Amino acid sequence: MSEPSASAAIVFDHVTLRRGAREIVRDAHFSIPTGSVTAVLGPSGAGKSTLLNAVVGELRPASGRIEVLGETLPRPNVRSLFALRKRMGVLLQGNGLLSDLDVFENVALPLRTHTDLPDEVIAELVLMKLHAVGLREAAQLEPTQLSGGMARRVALARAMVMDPPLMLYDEPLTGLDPIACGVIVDLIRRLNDNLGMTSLVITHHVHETLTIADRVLVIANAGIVFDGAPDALTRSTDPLLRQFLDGAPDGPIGFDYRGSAKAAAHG
Ligand SMILES: Nc1ncnc2c1ncn2[C@@H]1O[C@H](COP(=O)(O)OP(=O)(O)OP(=O)(O)O)[C@@H](O)[C@H]1O
Repeated sequence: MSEPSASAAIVFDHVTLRRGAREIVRDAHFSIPTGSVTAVLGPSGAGKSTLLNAVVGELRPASGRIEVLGETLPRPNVRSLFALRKRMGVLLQGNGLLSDLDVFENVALPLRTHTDLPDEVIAELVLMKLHAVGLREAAQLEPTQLSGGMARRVALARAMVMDPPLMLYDEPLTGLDPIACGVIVDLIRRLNDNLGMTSLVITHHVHETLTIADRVLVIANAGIVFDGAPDALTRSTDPLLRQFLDGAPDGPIGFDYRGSAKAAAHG
């Protein structure tokens, strides 16, 4: 396991996350280096979204310490949490585009909400971000005129229009065909590098994401069961990791819902 480092964008220092009485992730201890693309993988229900909830400050750790962009969570008040949240771009599973606004206005929304920038500066920033995702020419289209892959790219442009140092992706490939998946993973990598961001990609699309990730965390059985480079993961002979990578139905990862994640880990 990598030791948490001071130059990291995200630090989990022996963090345990609970949902009610259920322990979802136990004693997670890792850091996400600034500038990296990190994939968070794991079977359904393992706790990937729960981890994301903790990073954005929606879920307090039951124990341990979380640090995001140099700030310790939980923040002392709502104002400082909002200030931190403005420095994170989040791309959620549903694209969340507003159907009564065109592409341009959807991307402009965070700038109009959070800044007093004049219209011409907003236009420049929006068109720059649409250009970055290859959709400058689509600025005047309505969301209903977009393919699934295009809509995802517009949502991506909107998520990063405030130039966040940290981008968080929750299942960015869900519902996309293989070509659109390739476009999105390529964009995640290129935008991360060109705009100097750090990216955390939560996904169950293992093989597509490994091609662009610097490192991988695998969550299963209520813990971080792998933290390392993608090629070390694909070479692993660990039965639990193999079951996950090969999509095998039988093995150390159960698919039954357990009332207590602790029971799942020891059962
Ligand atoms: N708000 C909540 N309240 C109570 N339990 C929850 C809540 N959200 C998630 N859980 C439980 O926490 C566990 C982890 O869920 P989570 O959504 O983090 O998993 P995941 O790895 O993101 O799954 P998937 O890949 O299917 O989205 C699940 O067993 C789920 O039932």
